[in-house]
Amino acid sequence: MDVQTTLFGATDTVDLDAIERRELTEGAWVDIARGWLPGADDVFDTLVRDVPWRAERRRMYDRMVDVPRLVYTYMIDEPLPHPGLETARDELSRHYLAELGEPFRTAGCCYYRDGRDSVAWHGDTIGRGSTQDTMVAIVSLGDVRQLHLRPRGGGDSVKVAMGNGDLVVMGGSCQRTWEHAVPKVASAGPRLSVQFRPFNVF
Ligand SMILES: O=C(O)CCC(=O)C(=O)O
Ligand SMILES: [Fe+2]
Repeated sequence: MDVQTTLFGATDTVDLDAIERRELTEGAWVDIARGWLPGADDVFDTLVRDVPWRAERRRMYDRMVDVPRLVYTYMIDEPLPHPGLETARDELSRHYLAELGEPFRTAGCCYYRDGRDSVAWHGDTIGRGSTQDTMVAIVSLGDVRQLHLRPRGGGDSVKVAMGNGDLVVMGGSCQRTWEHAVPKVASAGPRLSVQFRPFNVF
C-alpha cells in the first residue's frame, strides 16, 4: 500500500495525469487540474479550524488598511495542518521536479471569508520570482473564485475558475511577466487557497 492509499482509501489518490497546460505569453503558463485534491471538504474544515489565521494591516499611501483576507504561511519544515496537504506538496514536488529543479517548500494560506475578500493585482515577486522562472502551485478549497491573470506589458487577461479541490499552477515567467488577482465578487461563500512555493519565492 502506498502512502496515498493509506491516507485516503483505495480509490482516492493524488492524480497528476489530468493536468492541462495553458501557455500564456513570454514563457508564462498555467496548469489546471480540476477536482485534484482528495478529501477536499475535510481539508477545508480542518484548515478553517486549525490554521492560526492572522488579520494583517498594510500601509496604503499615508494610512493603514485591513488586508481583505486572513493569512498564514507555513515556512520550510513547519508541519502542515492536514496530512492531505503534505501528500499534495510531495506529489507536486515529484511531478514538477524535472521542470522546476527543486521541491515545493512553503505553504501560504489565504482565507477569503466572503465575496468582499480579495487579492489585488500582483506577482509573487518577493525573492527569486522577480528574476527567475519558478512555480506557485495553488490548491483551492471551498467556494469557487476566479483567478485573473494579465500580462504586465498589456494585453488580454485570462480568467481561471478555482473550485473545491482544484489545482492551478502558475509557472515559467508568470510571476514576473504577468500579474494575477482574485477580484471581489457580489456574493461568495468562504474559500481557502493553499499556495505551495519553492525556497525563497513569495
Ligand atoms: O487566492 C489565491 O489562490 C491566490 C493568492 C495569491 O495570489 C497570493 O497569496 O499570492
Ligand atoms: Fe500571488
